[in-house]
Amino acid sequence: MKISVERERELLAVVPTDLLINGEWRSASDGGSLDVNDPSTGEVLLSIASATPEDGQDALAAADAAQRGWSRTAPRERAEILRRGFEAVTARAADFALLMTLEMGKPLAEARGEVAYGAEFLRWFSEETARISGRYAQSPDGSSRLIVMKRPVGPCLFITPWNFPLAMATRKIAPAIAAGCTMVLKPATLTPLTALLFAQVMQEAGLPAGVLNVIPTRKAAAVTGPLIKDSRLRKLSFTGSTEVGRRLIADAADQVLRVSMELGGNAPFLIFEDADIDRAVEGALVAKLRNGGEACTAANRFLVHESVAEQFSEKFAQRVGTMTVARGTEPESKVGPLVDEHTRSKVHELVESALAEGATAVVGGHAIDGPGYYYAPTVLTNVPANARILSEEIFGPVAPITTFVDEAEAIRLANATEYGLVAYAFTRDLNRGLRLAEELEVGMFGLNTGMVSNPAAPFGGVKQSGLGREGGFEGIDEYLETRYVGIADPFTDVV
Ligand SMILES: NC(=O)c1ccc[n+]([C@@H]2O[C@H](COP(=O)([O-])OP(=O)(O)OC[C@H]3O[C@@H](n4cnc5c(N)ncnc54)[C@H](O)[C@@H]3O)[C@@H](O)[C@H]2O)c1
Ligand SMILES: O=CCCC(=O)O
Repeated sequence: MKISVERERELLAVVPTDLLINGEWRSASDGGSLDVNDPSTGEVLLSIASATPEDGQDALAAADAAQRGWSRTAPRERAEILRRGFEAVTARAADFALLMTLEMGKPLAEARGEVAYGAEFLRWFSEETARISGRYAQSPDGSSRLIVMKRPVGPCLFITPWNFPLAMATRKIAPAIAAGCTMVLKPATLTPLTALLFAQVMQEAGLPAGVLNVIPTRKAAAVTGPLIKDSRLRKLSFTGSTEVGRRLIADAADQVLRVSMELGGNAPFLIFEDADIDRAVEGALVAKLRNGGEACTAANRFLVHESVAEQFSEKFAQRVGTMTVARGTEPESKVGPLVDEHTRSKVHELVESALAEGATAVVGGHAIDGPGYYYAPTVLTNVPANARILSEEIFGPVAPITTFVDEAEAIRLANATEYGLVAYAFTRDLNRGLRLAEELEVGMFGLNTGMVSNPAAPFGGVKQSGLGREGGFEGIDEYLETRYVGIADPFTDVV
């Protein structure tokens, strides 16, 4: 159904535009503001408060003050808040989806998918809350007893990206709430509206003041830098580019801060000679065009066995060429605009450099004229193995295809990157699939599927794609410290 302009205005009118600090909505201490743009036009959607370093300090002070009381709440109490949060986000799915489409550009159908994905972290971790546990043991020589317990890490700083404005926040906030941690969230400068609406929903779901503080800002480094060096902070969890993550890890070293890093990727998508090519095409469309290619998990390189390369390229390019590019609110939209001009120029620069290196654009290969940051879905064939586009994260709807001759070469090419987030492979040979699962240097592997993201699974990378895992049973451990208590043998006084 087409979304009316009135509906967009009505929604924007109810989105909070202030900072959330210690349970109160307030303007920036210097009255400063941040403009949020519509990527389909480049025009301003809404102006919101832009936090100053002083506001950042207030937010951390609030998180620190709330930490002790929050850590003492019963797990069931935290679980119920998360569960109410899940229900409230689900009930307002249409609002969250439209808001993400407006501020980030993705088609509404995809935005709805993100609402379900993002909300599921709340449900998953509401269920995990009651399962935090430890152990009691007798030491091997019988001279003492050991209690191992899990304690909340303490106040956390979360810095999130623009590409999944809801899910990248809930993937951190839900396990932190479950574990009993308080937090300061700095959402992406380009897409802070979803985070503000989410914070309001969590407040209504009963999250106490100070547990979640939200400080969008134009001055990310100036606001978060001092927090990372502040001894009240106990954990930094960042999702974003490897370049920024690397800098934040260095900053976090000063106080040996616990860090989780969900960084960039350069996912290989392998298609073997025994693959079901039609299924591989379906998987490739998801792996490449989900979120318009603006996903850390996006297939960045298609490595295809030389005997099926032509067949795959033809079928894939035919499908890519039929994708409707339109504003995300249009019912027919399959690919929305890129988030800003900077992102679009970088995508085009990589395409141009591939063409100069000998690649052929079978479809696309150009920006789309007119308002907004649209880029034509593109398939490039004959891409040389050393092309720049195969080594850098594209973050747009562009699929470079290159070939390999055998499994050993496929693995060598797939691993020839400093990234290690995810890889995909299509093959009918289960043993080959298992060999790939063991040999590929990645945190996640999709076998005969173009999608691995799942709140019940541990998401994360190796090499320069990051540290730590989000989601799954593992996700809550990022917010828990292990504490050991040694106790003297309780039988020493027994006669
Ligand atoms: N591995 C994952 O789970 C995952 C998920 C989503 C996105 N990503 C990665 O994120 C990148 C795209 O997102 P992006 O463009 O928002 O990334 P980015 O690194 O530019 O920004 C991420 C966040 O960091 C903030 N930031 C930027 N510079 C900062 C600084 N000096 N100090 C403090 N904060 C700073 C931004 O305002 C934003 O909130 C891609 O590389 C993508 O692969 C990774
Ligand atoms: O952009 C990276 C995150 C994508 C996801 O969680 O599926």
